[in-house]
Amino acid sequence: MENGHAGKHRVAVIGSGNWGSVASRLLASNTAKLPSFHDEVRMWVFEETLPTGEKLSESINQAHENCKYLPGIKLGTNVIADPDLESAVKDADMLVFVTPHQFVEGICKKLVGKLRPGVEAISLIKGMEVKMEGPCMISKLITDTLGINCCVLMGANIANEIAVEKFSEATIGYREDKEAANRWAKLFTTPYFLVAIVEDIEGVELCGTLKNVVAIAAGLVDGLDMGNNTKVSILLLKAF
Ligand SMILES: NC(=O)C1=CN([C@@H]2O[C@H](COP(=O)(O)OP(=O)(O)OC[C@H]3O[C@@H](n4cnc5c(N)ncnc54)[C@H](O)[C@@H]3O)[C@@H](O)[C@H]2O)C=CC1
Ligand SMILES: O=C(CO)COP(=O)(O)O
Repeated sequence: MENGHAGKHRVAVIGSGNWGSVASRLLASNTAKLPSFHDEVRMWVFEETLPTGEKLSESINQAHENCKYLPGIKLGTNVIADPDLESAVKDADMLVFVTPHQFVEGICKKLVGKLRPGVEAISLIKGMEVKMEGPCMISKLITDTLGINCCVLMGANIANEIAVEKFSEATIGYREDKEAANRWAKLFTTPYFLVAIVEDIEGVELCGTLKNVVAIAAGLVDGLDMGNNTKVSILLLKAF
C-alpha cells in the first residue's frame, strides 16, 4: 500500500468516548514503537465544554487524558485531540471508526471527498443501522458511503479493563485484503491485547454486535435473580 508518507502510515481515530480513548492509547503505544507508523495518532473529538468552561479537546491536549470519558488514564503525548473532523483525517491513510453507531452515517457524509486516496478503515463499533430497507452493518455503511475498504475489530472488550492493561483478545474481520488485515493486527496487538484475523467481516461484526443482546438478557437474569440454569438457557439462545 503506497501511502505518500515516506512509507510511514498515519493513523486517525474518529471518536473519543470511552473505547475511542482507550483505542487511541493502545494505538499510540504501538505507533511510538513501530517504524512503519508515524508516531502521532490524531483523535477526532466531538467537542464539548467541560463544567470548568474548558473545551474537552484542549483539556485532552494539555493533560494527555480524557477527563470526561477515561479519567485517570494517560493517553500518551502522541495522541493529539482535534475537534475538526476534516483536519483530523486529512493526512491519515488508516482510519479507525469508534463512535456510537447512530453518528456514523452523518460523520461519513461529512467525509465524502475529504479522504486521501487509498485510505483503509476499520470499525470498532457495535451495532447496526436499521433502515426502511432493512438492517445495514456499520462496516457496509462506511464502505458504501465512502467507497473504502473497511475491516472490523470486535471482541469481549470492556474499554476500562483494556485501559489498565488487563488481558483481552479481539478478532479482526476482513474481506480479501489479508495484507490490510495484518497491518491492522500489527497496529492493535500488544502483550495485553491479542488480535487474530478472520476472512469474514459479517460473521465477526454480527457476533460482536449480537453478543451484547445476549449480555443484556444475562444481566436481566441476574437482576431478576433467576439463577444460573436460566442464564445458561439464555447463553444457549434457548430462552429467546
Ligand atoms: N466502551 C466500551 O467498553 C466498548 C465500546 N464499544 C463500542 O464503541 C463505540 C463507542 O462507544 P464508547 O467509546 O463507549 O462511547 P461513549 O458512550 O463513551 O462516548 C460517546 C461518544 O459520542 C460522542 N458524541 C456525542 N454526541 C455526538 C454526536 N452528535 N456526533 C458524534 N459523536 C457524538 C461523545 O462526545 C463521546 O465521545 C460503540 O459502538 C460501542 O458499542 C465496543 C467495545 C467496548
Ligand atoms: O461490546 C462491548 C464490550 O465488549 C461494549 O459495547 P457497548 O459499549 O455498546 O455496551
